[in-house]
Amino acid sequence: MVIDDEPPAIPHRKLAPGKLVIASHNEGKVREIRALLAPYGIEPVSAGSLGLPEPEETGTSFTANAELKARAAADLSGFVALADDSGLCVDALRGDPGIYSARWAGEAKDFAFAMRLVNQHVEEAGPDAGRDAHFVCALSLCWPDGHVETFEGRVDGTLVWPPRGDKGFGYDPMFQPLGHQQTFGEMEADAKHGMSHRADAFRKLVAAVF
Ligand SMILES: O=c1nc[nH]c2c1ncn2[C@H]1C[C@H](O)[C@@H](COP(=O)(O)OP(=O)(O)OP(=O)(O)O)O1
Ligand SMILES: [Mg+2]
Repeated sequence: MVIDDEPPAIPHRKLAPGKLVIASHNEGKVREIRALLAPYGIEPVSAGSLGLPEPEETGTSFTANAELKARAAADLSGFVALADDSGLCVDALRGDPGIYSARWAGEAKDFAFAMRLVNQHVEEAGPDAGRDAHFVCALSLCWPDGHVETFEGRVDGTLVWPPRGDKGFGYDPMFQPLGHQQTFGEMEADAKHGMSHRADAFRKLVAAVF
C-alpha cells in the first residue's frame, strides 16, 4: 500500500496592497518588520500610532499569542494586522524564557537585567547544560473578517557573555547565531535580516500571501 503523507496544499489568502497595522508596541520589532515589508507595496502603520492598546498575552504558545495580538488589532482598526510573538529559548533552561521573554525584562523593559538573569541561570545549570539557544518568531496576519494565517521561523545560536553590541534590541547582544562571530547586537540590520527568526517567518509569509 502506498501511503500518501504529503500534506494537502493550504489555500492561502493573498494580501492586497493597502494599509496594514503592525500590531506590536516594541519599537525594535516595528523597525524590523517595516524593513521586511518595504519591497512589497504595503503601507504599514504601527499599533502605537493608532493608539491601539497592548492586549494581554494569555496564550501558551508563540502562535497563540501572535494570533491574539493580530486579531485584537484587526478588530479595533478594521485593517489587516500583522503581529509578531517571539522569544529566546535556552536549551539549558528547557526553553525558557520562551514566550515569557518580554516579561523577564519586567515592567521597566530592562533587557540588561533580563540578559543577566538568563546568563545567571545558564551558569547555575552547569557547563554540561551548554549555551545553545534559539530565537523563535511567529508572525500572524489577521484580516478584518477574522481570517488568520500564521508563519513560524527560527534561528539557532549560542549565548555569549558579556553581551556585545548595541545595534539590535532585547536579547540581541548575548545571541551569536551559529556560524557567525558577531552577535545580533553587533550586526547591521541587513545582516540580521539575512538570518533571523523574524526573517525566516517572513520568508514563509511572503511565499504564501504575496
Ligand atoms: O530579534 C530579537 N532580538 C532580541 N530579542 C528578541 C528578538 N525577538 C524577540 N526578542 C525578545 C525580546 C522581546 O521583548 C521578546 C518578545 O516578546 P513579545 O511579547 O513577542 O514582544 P513585545 O512584548 O516586546 O512586543 P509586542 O508584544 O507588542 O509585539 O523576546
Ligand atoms: Mg508582548
